[in-house]
Amino acid sequence: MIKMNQASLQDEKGWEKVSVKLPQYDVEKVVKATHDNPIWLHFGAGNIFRGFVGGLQQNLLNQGLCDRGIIAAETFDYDIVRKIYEPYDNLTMNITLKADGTMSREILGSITEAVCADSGNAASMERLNEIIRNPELQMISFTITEKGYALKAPDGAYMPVVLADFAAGPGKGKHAMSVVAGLLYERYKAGELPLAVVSMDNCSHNGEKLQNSILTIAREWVQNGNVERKFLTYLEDKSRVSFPWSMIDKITPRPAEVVEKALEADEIRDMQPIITSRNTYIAPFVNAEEAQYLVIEDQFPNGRPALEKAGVYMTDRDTVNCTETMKVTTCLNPLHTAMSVYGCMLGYTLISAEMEDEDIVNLVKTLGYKEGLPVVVDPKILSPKEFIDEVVEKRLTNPFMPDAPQRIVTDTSQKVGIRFGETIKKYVERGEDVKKLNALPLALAGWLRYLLAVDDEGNEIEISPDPLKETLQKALAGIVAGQPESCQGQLTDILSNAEIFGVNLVEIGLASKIEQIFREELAGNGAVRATLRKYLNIRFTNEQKEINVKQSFPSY
Ligand SMILES: NC(=O)c1ccc[n+]([C@@H]2O[C@H](COP(=O)([O-])OP(=O)(O)OC[C@H]3O[C@@H](n4cnc5c(N)ncnc54)[C@H](O)[C@@H]3O)[C@@H](O)[C@H]2O)c1
Ligand SMILES: O=P(O)(O)OC[C@@H](O)[C@@H](O)[C@H](O)[C@H](O)CO
Repeated sequence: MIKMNQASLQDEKGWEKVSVKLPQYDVEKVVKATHDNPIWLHFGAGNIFRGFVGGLQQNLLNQGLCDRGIIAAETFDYDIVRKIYEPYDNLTMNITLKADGTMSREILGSITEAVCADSGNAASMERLNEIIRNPELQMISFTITEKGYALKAPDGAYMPVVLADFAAGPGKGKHAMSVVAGLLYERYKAGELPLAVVSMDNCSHNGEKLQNSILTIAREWVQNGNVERKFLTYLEDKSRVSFPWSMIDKITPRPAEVVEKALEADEIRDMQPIITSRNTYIAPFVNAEEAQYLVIEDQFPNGRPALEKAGVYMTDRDTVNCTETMKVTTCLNPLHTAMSVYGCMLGYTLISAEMEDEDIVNLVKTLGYKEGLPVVVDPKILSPKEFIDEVVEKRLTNPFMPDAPQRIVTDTSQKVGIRFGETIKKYVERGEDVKKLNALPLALAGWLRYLLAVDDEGNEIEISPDPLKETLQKALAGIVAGQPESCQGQLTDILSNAEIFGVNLVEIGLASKIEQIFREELAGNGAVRATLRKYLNIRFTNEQKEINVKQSFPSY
């Protein structure tokens, strides 16, 4: 039996026997150097950070192109640090699930420390202050989910926690954005030191979103007399504090039992996943696909690791924006969300299994090739057509990826505006009739139908966590699956909420089609599938794919 920790890294033969690659550098030395002189602090100690971002830094450390690792900070779910980082000396087992069925295993030592950013814990906060004051610190980065940046509730009012943070001032904040604004104030006081503040979350214009939230908090603090106005000048000066935009892509499912069992079979100890009290699905290992893309705006006022040597595209803002728009609004995430809401209703628990269902494949292809591609902006560094081909033909179909629609539908209310709203807006801007769209309204109607928590066989299903779950289910009250007549105008208010959909769907004339689809999906057992078939009566073969796209949307 072997257990992943600092001591067992010495047992090279033991790890070789179970096909686990080890860091090619002196981990203890890197841990100490990073502790004493940090260059990179990351917020959101979850799966994609550990596997993807941690993997990039390990690559640089292995190549001898860097001598320090990354420090993880957690503002939201302290169990991650206590149960998954500390017992394994902050090491991660990174598992790559390849499409040919092979699995590669590597221990990452590049994440060297984990700190709970808990304003109630003086020692942790002092450690974070020490890190942020380090003149050599180059960046703080984030994978805290879309909702981590939001200061307001969907009704447009500031959340109570944010109002409390406005009043409390720096160092006492509870919301992730207030914690970070407080730390930036420390760096300002330490000599207005330069820093890049980099969001790596899946939200459009992620850097701008992060910047707006930090600036809003700082302005409130200035107004309340908590901080001096010059702090705001510091934050607004991009030669000192930059908020680069980024696009991140690597399908990183929740830790899977099949991987746990494979590790157990090789007598690797204590690798069980946990679900924390804050609903993070996490394990000592991270499992993910092989494909990965990271594109970052190259604005780093205090320098940066040579990320391009680890395969990261370092580029200008426009290119990031186009790649991000391509991925998040057209070529990957909309397909993911649409197939997942339908997958949950059609009884699937595996994405690759859904890709054997002709109706779901039709939905995915219509959404991507027919309704998305015609309005996508070509980022040039990646071809949208090739990107979507890879997603549809290689990535979603990988039978060894244990990804579940139930993971992907988490927080859908936070994502529909970006994943579907942006494309709908483009049709509106072009003056095209949005009623000719089928997959986009199907995706939105399907999501509302999913929220009724009844599958296509009439069985109850569990709805994945979502900050608007209760509000939306309340708004849908009275609607009963199997009774189309129970839908009596309840959708109008929801569909006119531009905060959710990115656009007022009633105003642009798409709400009636969504409501019609939704009602048809209420018609009884099997109605969800029948409705999908009705609206997607186009069949794609490889040869037809191009022809269909060109014929239906000549602008493509
Ligand atoms: N998993 C993927 O396939 C993938 C791929 C590309 C991008 N991403 C981006 O990364 C994000 C995280 O994905 P993950 O797989 O690491 O998820 P995860 O569940 O493993 O981790 C989520 C992290 O966000 C933190 N968090 C959650 N809600 C928060 C809040 N309100 N405030 C502050 N922190 C909060 C959690 O504590 C945790 O550290 C996604 O939301 C997405 O934006 C994920
Ligand atoms: O991570 P989320 O919750 O924003 O979205 C769920 C998935 O669509 C997403 O994680 C994808 O797997 C990822 O965007 C692929 O790069």
